[in-house]
Amino acid sequence: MVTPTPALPIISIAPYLPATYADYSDADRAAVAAQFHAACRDVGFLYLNVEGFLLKDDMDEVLTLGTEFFERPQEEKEKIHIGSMDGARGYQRYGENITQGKADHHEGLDLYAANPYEAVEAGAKPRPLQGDNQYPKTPAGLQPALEAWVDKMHVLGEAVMHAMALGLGMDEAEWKAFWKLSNKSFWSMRLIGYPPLPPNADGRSCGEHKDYGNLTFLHTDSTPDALQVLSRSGEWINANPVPGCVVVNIGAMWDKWTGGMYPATLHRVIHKAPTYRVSLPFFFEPNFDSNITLLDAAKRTAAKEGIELVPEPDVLYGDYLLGKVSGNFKY
Ligand SMILES: N=C(N)NCCCC[C@H](N)C(=O)O
Ligand SMILES: O=C(O)CCC(=O)C(=O)O
Ligand SMILES: [Fe+2]
Repeated sequence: MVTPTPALPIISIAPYLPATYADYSDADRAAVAAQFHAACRDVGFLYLNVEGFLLKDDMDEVLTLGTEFFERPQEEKEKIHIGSMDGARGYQRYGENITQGKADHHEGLDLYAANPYEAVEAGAKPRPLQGDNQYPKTPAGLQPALEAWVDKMHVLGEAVMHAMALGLGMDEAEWKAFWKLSNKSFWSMRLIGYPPLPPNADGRSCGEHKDYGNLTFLHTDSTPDALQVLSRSGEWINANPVPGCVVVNIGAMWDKWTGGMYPATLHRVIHKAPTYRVSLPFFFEPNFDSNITLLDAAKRTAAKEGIELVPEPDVLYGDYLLGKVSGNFKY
């Protein structure tokens, strides 16, 4: 059974955004931080109200341009195939993304922060996550719209990380130190196109998984009943789009930072309606070389709230990501 209506919290981020920060008091920010703490601890998914920060026209335009890209001839899309770069940056065909060993029913364009290594040697094949992003040439407006989106998502990323840090019980000095782990975010972004699942197929548009980093900001078209999230009581809930909001979910790095107090939530996409669905998840991640270790603030808050933490071994974010990306494609 899938619960038909979203039972997820809606949080307004305006008190933490640079353009509106001064309009709010520290008490307002503490209230928002407390909302994040409850949502991350108890639910794992939330809606972020971004009205006034993201304009409806821009939100619509980036998906319209994305749809136009997916409508281009297959051979044109394949000119920027991931196989002609590092195996991760670029276009992937329908069925090439693998989740839990099974092909997903979607096509996509994957983008990442700049190459974290030395430049690719002339004539050499880029290693995974090395090299450059491959942007479509047509429609011409898509690359600038995606680049503008990435800039906006960085502003949102810092604001939400700040609110979550305070919600976890950090003071401003601790937050400043903590921010250094994500201030050169090895971000990632996917433009995903989902044809309807074949009738009577029990396949997955995107199989169940957890996201890899800090936070995901998901913008989708208005298609309902596609994205599902696993509630703490073990039911799949439809996280349907809410106008003026992006869906936020917690990734594996916050799970590690908090010893499981903010668990990364399982989610999946099952899109059966007879329309072509387009989504744009932006993954706000730590720096490539950040070491992720249990936070003191998590230990303090857990002790105060009587929560038992389950610490995990430290990881370097870049190593963790490479481990995931290397298993993601079959082509
Ligand atoms: N960058 C992120 N988080 N991407 C999530 C992709 C999820 C599907 C992927 N095949 C997997 O198995 O993880
Ligand atoms: O398309 C969606 O709604 C979600 C996609 C997703 O979960 C992902 O790419 O990590
Ligand atoms: Fe995801």
